[in-house]
Amino acid sequence: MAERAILGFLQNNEQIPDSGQFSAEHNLDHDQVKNVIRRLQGFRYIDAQDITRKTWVLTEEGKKYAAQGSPEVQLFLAVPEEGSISAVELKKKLGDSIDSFAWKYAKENKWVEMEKKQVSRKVQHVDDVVQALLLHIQDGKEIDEAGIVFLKGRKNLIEQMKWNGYSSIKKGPNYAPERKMVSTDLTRENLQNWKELEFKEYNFNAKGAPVEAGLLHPLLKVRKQFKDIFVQMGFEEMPTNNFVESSFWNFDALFQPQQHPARDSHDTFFLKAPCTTRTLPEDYVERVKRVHESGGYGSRGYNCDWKREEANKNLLRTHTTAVSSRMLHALAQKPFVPKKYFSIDRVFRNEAVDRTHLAEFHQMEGLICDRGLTLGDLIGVLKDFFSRLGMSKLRFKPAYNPYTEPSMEIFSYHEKLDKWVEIGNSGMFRPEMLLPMGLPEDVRVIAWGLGLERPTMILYGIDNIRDLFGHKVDLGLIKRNPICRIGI
Ligand SMILES: N[C@@H](Cc1ccccc1)C(=O)O
Repeated sequence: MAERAILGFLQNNEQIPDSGQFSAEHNLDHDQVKNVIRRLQGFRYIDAQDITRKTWVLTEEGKKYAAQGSPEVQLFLAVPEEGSISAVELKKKLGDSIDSFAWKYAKENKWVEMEKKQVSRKVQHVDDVVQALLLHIQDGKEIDEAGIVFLKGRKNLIEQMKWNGYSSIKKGPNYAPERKMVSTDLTRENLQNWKELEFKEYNFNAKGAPVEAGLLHPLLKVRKQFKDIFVQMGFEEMPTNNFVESSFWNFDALFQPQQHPARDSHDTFFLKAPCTTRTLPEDYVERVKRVHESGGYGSRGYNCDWKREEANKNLLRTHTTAVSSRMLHALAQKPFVPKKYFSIDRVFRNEAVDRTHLAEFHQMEGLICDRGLTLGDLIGVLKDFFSRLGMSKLRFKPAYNPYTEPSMEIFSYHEKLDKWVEIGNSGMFRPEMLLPMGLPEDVRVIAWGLGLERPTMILYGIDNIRDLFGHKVDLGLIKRNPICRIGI
């Protein structure tokens, strides 16, 4: 309706000087008129100037008087044309809606007088100037300065407001008395009738609709990066899909004594159901039992009882080295071929959760088995692996693992933090682990395990592990985080 009014008006008139005035004169809502002007301007049907100015509007009280008349006039009308009315009666008649100013103004204007508490008229006709001025303002019409001063002199009837609208609204280059509907889509029908239709022009500045797509979690992104490096270096991925493992493969096969503190429920999550494993390779179990109890293969063993029940207990794997022990055992069942294996997957530890520890995290595991490998090979492979990640300063510190000898902790120099940080653990698997499996005596296995979260946090400046992993991760992080936007 507003659109037709504006375009129609401009057909016969040079311009619309003011959108507010136009709205009032045509009984249109000014906000709606403004929207239409904005739209028509977009289509270049019209040109218009934005304007802001201060304007007077009615307060709640002002609106009341505009509707009912000023209080002094209401008072005047309540007094009979002839005779008089008692002040008490008059008050009753007017009720609470009229304040004490009504009497003051009616008396000042010499409209009424009071004698012996009886009120009578002094004139027979009065004009309600206040109401007339208020109605003018309500209709959006201009009133002169004197009128404003007069109303402002009265209590709280009008207030100033910022007003915005349009001025000098004129025909634009695309003006037509009626807006043609333009086609916006290249549908089959539109293309068939393209000659009759007018198409909306392309807006090359418009933003495209955001594309909603699946995004990788930062950890998965970094996992992919590590995976690629392993693959480039000729490693094969080990199958890591079972989180539940038996103590046998997680500990015993790795020559980890049954009394080792890591096998306590304070450190490891044991399963309630099923609480024990169903099958183990019996002949191998026998050899593992023997190496623990009395040694062999040049070892003295631990010289204490080895219990099958302890080995049968199911747990959530505490390291991916459990996967390596299964893989190496499987490898030993066939004629030996050298292998390079890796895995990146979840492990679980019964840890107190804090800013840098979670009860579950990811480990990257790598191993190479071949004849003639030395500690020098291990150091060389690790240097190669980390330099591909841009971490070329490495240091190794002697360490202890039940399943490796020698063992080394790996430290990397962190440029931003300006200090050496521990990033992993490594070593050469012990003969007590490899020989019971059936691997040839001259085969050596070099291996290492690294956390995935620690380097991810260091690389991307995340200081709370719970922001990276677990139920508190904000999905927004996945959408916004730059690690997630680099292509994969
Ligand atoms: N399993 C060790 C890492 C490791 C793997 C292989 C050899 C030596 C160490 C850990 O969890 O920290």
